[in-house]
Amino acid sequence: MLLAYDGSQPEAARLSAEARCRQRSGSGALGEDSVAENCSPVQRGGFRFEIVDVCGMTNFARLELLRELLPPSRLDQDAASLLALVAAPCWFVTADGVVGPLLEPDGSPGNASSMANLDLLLREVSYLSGLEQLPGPFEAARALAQISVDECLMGSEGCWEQRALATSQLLEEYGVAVLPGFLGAAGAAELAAMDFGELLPAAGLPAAPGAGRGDLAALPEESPQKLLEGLDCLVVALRQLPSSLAAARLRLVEFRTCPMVSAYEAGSRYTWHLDNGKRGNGRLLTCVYYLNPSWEAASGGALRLLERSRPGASSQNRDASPEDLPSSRSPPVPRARVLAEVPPLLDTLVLFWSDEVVHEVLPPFRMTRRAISVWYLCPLLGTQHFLAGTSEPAFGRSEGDAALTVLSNLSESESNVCEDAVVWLTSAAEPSTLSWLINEGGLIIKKLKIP
Ligand SMILES: O=C(O)CCC(=O)C(=O)O
Ligand SMILES: [Fe+2]
Repeated sequence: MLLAYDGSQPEAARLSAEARCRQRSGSGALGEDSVAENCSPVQRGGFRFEIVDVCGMTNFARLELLRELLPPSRLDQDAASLLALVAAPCWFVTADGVVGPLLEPDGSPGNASSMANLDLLLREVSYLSGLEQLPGPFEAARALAQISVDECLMGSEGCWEQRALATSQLLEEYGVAVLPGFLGAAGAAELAAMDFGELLPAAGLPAAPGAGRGDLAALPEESPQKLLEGLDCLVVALRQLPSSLAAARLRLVEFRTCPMVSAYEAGSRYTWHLDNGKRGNGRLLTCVYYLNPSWEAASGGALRLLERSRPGASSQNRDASPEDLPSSRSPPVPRARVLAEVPPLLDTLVLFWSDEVVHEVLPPFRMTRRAISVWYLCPLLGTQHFLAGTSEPAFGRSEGDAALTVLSNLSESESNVCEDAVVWLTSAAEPSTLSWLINEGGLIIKKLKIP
């Protein structure tokens, strides 16, 4: 979420944090309960900002205060972000006028007396200061249309090849593809009605990525079979496309993660991150399928996707991973541009490259936002999910067959760069098939001297 001055109130934007604190607590112009209780100017990592505790203020008074801090254009345009900000008990306000919610490291709303979250706050401030947003609802709709597979292609039966072609073009151009109406009404209704059992704070799940997430999640006992079948069909069709970058990247994919169900309650969010920033957990292709009937833009909760940095450009979105937090001496994160914001509407599938596309989940307003996420795994991108036991074979294969297929498709140089994965795959493959591999000259097996 970003609510920033657009320059139309330069005199207000230039007020120092202290001056604004003094002004606000001194004047009481907004009435008794509208005076922010606690403002503490903070200087860190080249940023100066103040923390504003609005906990004791009514929503109306918070809105009044925002009206003071933000230009009218932002107040009109970004209703969902505004409402989520109103709901947060603490804000940060930078000297140049960026206003955002203060969060704890787990993504939950922060409180002004806790300084433990200063690094997260600093990261958030740098990110928000460098973020170039879509200018308005019209551009947002156009941006979404640009990265979406045509709904006509999604409607008809048996057209995986055409869908895959469109998906592959979008993945190549943007690193992202949005497929509305992925399963059709019946399949979607079936998934939306599934009971996935108890969900727990996601930060406790094995191999949970990055910090700054406030969702509840689970790896459910009952598998969303319809979705997995659809995803596997799409990935198979992608891999069969001639001279497609997606096909090339998916060549060694035989496993995916166990499906994860997530719920973001009103006000919770997942701050910006890459799903495989360090290329250690094996995730290659992120697939998120939404379960929320009749979701509107005003309900918040969009998946915000950032543009990939162009080769040679100095702005490096991919380096802006939360796993590489800026130290207090490092320069602010360079400008990043919003590619699109996807409302989490039932039956919408979003695909993107896990190691390339920075994204964040914006807080939903009032409603709970549900989704199922699956990541297709490539052994060249890490072993974490294989070792943690949170992977499963794709395409209806057995684990042994899937492992054997990966081993047989690995070139010698590839096997050299993923020895840990080769060890795991070798242990997962059937011993009889391994001796076949040796007999047929399977380089990898010989190289690792596995009997
Ligand atoms: O639910 C979404 O839209 C994305 C969630 C996400 O980014 C993640 O779980 O890594
Ligand atoms: Fe993610």
